[in-house]
Amino acid sequence: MTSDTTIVAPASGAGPAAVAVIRVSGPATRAVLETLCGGVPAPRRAALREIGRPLIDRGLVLWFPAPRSFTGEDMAELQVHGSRAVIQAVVEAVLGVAGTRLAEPGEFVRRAFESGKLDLTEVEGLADLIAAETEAQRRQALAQSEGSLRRLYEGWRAELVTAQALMEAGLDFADEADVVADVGTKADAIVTPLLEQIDKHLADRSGERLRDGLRIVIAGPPNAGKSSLMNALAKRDVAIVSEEAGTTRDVIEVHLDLGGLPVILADTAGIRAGIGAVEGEGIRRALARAEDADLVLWVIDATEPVWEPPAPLGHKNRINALNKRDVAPHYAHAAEAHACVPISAKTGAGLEALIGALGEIARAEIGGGGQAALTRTRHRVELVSARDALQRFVNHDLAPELKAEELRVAARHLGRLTGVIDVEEVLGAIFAEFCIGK
Ligand SMILES: Nc1nc2c(ncn2[C@@H]2O[C@H](COP(=O)(O)OP(=O)(O)OP(=O)(O)O)[C@@H](O)[C@H]2O)c(=O)[nH]1
Ligand SMILES: [K+]
Ligand SMILES: [Mg+2]
Repeated sequence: MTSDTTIVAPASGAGPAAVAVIRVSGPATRAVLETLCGGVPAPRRAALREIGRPLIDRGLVLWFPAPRSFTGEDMAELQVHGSRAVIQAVVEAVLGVAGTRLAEPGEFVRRAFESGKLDLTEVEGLADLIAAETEAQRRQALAQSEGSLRRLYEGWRAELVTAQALMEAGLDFADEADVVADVGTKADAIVTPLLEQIDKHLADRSGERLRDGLRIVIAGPPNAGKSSLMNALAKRDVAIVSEEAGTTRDVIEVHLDLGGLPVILADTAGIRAGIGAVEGEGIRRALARAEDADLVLWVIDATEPVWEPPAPLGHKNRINALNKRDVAPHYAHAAEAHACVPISAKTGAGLEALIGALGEIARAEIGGGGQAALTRTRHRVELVSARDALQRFVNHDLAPELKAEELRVAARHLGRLTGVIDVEEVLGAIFAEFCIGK
C-alpha cells in the first residue's frame, strides 16, 4: 500500500546539535530533491549538495528510491546543520513542493508497516529500541525489531493453517469415517506440540520483566533503614530519612540500571502493628506492593532484628539485608546464622555484595535478552486466546466443523499479533509511542 501524500519531519532530536536529519517519504520525494538540491544523487550514496534555492545550507543528501527504503516508498534524508533556523527553513522549503505535508508522530513507521516492511512486533521492537535504557533492553529490542517474534509467530500460524487445511479437507469426506479420523489424527499431531510451545512461551515472563524492569521492593519494620538503603542504591536522596519510626508513608519508586539490567526499586512504609490510620494505609500499600514484586529486599535492623517478613511475603523471592552493621558488634555471626547480606546503609559497607546478590537474581529472572520472549501485555492477551482455542481443539470432544473453527480462532489471534489481520484498533496506540520523524 503506498500513500499519495509525501511527508517530511526532522528525525533527530530537538537540537540545537551539530547535525540534524530531515526525512522525506512519498511520491513527491524526487520533486523535493530536484527543487531543493537540483536533482537526485545516486541511490543510497551520500552526496554533498547545496540545499535550497536560494541557498539555505550545504549538507549531505541521501536518496532511497522505492521499494528499497525504510518506508518502502521513495525516501530522502537531508543531513544539515542542526540549528532550529536551518531545520525550519529546510522543512518549509520541502513543504513548498506540491503534495507534501508535515508527518504525524510515528507516520514513517506506520508507512513501513503498511507497505509490509515491518510487522507489528517489529514496530513494537523499534519503539522499544528507541526507548531502551539498559544494555539488555537494547539487545532484546534489537532482536524483536529484526523479527525474532515475527518469525516465531508466523511459523506457528503457518502450522495452524496447515492443520486447518487438513480439517477442512476432511469435512468434504464427512460420510467416510476413516478419512475424518485420519485427518483428525494428523491435525492433532501438529496442534499438540504447538500447544506445548505456546504454553512454554507464555510461562516465560523474562521479556516483560526486561522491557518493564524487574520490580524489587524494599520492605521491613519501621526504622530498619529502608529509605537509607534506597538512597544508597540510587546514589541520591530520593526518600526522606529520619530517626522517627513511620517516616515513609507512600511507595517511592526509582528506576535503576543494575549492571545492564533494568530495575524498578520501591521504598515502602515500615511494617508494624497497632498504628494510626494514615500509617496503616501506608503499610497496606507496602504489603500489596511487596506481594506484587518480583523480589523482596527484606531489611533487618541488626540492633533490633526481625528475621522473617510477615506470612504473605514468606513465599516471595527474597534477599535479606542485615543493616546497621556499623553499630552491631556481632553482626557477622548473625548474618551467617540467618542467611543475610550484612550492610550499612550509612557507611556504604557491604553494598557491593548486596548489589551483586541482587544482580544475580535479576539475571536469573530476566535473562540477557537473547531468547525470543514476549514483551507486552498485547502479546500475552492474543497468545492466551490462541492457546485456549487450541486447548479446546485438543481436549474437547468436538464435531469436526467445530474443531476446524477452533483452529481458525487460534490462527486469527496469531495474525493479530503480527498485524496481518484485524488490528485497526491497536494501531493508533502503537504508532503514538513514536516521536515525530520516526
Ligand atoms: N548507624 C546506622 N544508622 C542507620 C543505618 N541505616 C539507617 N540508619 C538510621 O536509622 C534511622 C531510620 O532510617 P530510615 O532510612 O528512615 O529507616 P526506614 O526503614 O526508612 O524507616 P521508616 O520509613 O520510618 O519505616 C535513621 O536515623 C538513619 O540515619 C546504618 O546503616 N547505620
Ligand atoms: K524512619
Ligand atoms: Mg523510610
